[in-house]
Amino acid sequence: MTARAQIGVTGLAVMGRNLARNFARHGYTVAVHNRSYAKTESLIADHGDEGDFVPSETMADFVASLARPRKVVIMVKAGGPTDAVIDELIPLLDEGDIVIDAGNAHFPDTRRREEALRAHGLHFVGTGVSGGEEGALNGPSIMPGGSRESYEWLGPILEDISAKVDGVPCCTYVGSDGAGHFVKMVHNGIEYADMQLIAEAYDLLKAGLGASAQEIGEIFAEWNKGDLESFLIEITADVLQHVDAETGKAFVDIVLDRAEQKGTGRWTVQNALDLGVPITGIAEATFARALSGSTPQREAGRVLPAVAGEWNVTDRDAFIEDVRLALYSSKVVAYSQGFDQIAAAAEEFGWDIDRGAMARIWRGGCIIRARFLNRITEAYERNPELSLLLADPYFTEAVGNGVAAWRRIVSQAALNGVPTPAFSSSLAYYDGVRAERLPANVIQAQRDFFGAHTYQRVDKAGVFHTEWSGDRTEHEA
Ligand SMILES: NC(=O)C1=CN([C@@H]2O[C@H](COP(=O)(O)OP(=O)(O)OC[C@H]3O[C@@H](n4cnc5c(N)ncnc54)[C@H](OP(=O)(O)O)[C@@H]3O)[C@@H](O)[C@H]2O)C=CC1
Ligand SMILES: O=C(CO)[C@H](O)[C@H](O)COP(=O)(O)O
Repeated sequence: MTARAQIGVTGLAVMGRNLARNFARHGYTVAVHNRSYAKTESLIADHGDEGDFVPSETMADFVASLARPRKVVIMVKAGGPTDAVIDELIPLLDEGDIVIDAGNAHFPDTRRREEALRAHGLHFVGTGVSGGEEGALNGPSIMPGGSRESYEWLGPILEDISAKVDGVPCCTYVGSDGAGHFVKMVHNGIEYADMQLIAEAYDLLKAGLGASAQEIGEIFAEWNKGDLESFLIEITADVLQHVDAETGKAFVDIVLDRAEQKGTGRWTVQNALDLGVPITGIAEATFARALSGSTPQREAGRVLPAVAGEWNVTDRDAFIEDVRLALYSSKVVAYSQGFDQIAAAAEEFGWDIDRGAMARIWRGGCIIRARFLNRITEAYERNPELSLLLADPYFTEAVGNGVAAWRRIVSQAALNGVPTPAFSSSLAYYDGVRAERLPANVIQAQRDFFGAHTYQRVDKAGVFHTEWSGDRTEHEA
């Protein structure tokens, strides 16, 4: 076996197969392998003419077909299957070889694997890949972590096959060990928030205007020509206008209202709780999926009284514009919170993550690609240390222009009994973060009362406790 392949892909389901084709179409010689050989055979039978593939039935032959330093992309199910493949690879590799896990791994697993492979003299690159199967084939957004040295070898190839926006690759080095998978996890959390916000906008237009899916699809298609232009708005417009062939009804009207999840949104929220970062939009979006699947509770909840009377919007165009502005503002909050989480994790794990660069590589290829990511990149270019995206002058003005509409929509939704967890929590965050004074003073007083947990004062330095059950004197703790 001649070791001539420049890169290898093991795991040839939808993602791995298309990534391998993408490498081949860019002129790389690609070694391909899958646990069950049938997928390898079908890749070669269907697409072997697209480039130079080197198929192998065994992992040993696959590794032997790769030129040194070997670059092996693992694209299998996250968790145990990824560990199984790594364990099979380790004895076959040599010092300096690079193992790339491009699946949706949980970042603590990536940190653990990176440390273990480093001990064997191997580079381990946990990389986020977004864009689904179409992106994998035609150019995904790629978020590689691991050592900088490995990026010297790998970066040019990954940048080559990534999506390009204005000629700029949607791939850059993110940071050491698990940084790449962390950023992909937050990307998916923002994806959850974005999807929930769009779903709430749909629900509001349906409830407020009695609009059909087709009409709402047309509204979304119109929105996609402005500031809200994004992949998710575009596909939602398409999905809403799709008709079910069997019933002739709008497709969304026959789809069960129970949203599933594979886990990346949940991981994002769990990590935010650990870091103490309020990512309320993402959390509400994740819980909204959970509520949609809470069948016994939803069945029991049907007895709860509904709002009396019909929601009667009088000015259709003004209402649509209000929903658009509320959606835009809520979306900025979701991104602002996601970038806060990235900053907090960078601090916690010692990653040097350039948030502007993350926004730049999300402009194309990925599920959350959107026109306004250009504005986020610019905001972090203006101030790389920006502590609140909402406080960047561009976003302060853009969200400020929509805040009255946002308030109208959230209050009307509440008055008419339409659940808008992501719209409402985003507005509550906006009001919370801009408040001169929050009611946390009352919480601190309560904590000191029942548990002697102490408090600080606004008028002097120090930590204090009041003798609540005694003479109520205060002393420094
Ligand atoms: N689908 C998507 O849109 C996206 C997926 N991802 C991530 O990419 C990765 C691949 O996703 P996808 O292409 O959808 O495929 P799946 O997640 O469905 O995984 C199927 C692949 O995993 C292999 N596999 C499963 N168990 C083992 C094992 N124990 N040992 C070796 N191989 C195993 C299968 O081999 P076999 O054929 O032999 O069963 C097959 O090649 C996942 O981590 C996923 O989370 C990332 C972005 C988008
Ligand atoms: O990573 C992705 C895109 O970026 C996947 O599409 C993701 O798996 C979707 O997540 P979920 O199934 O939880 O909605």
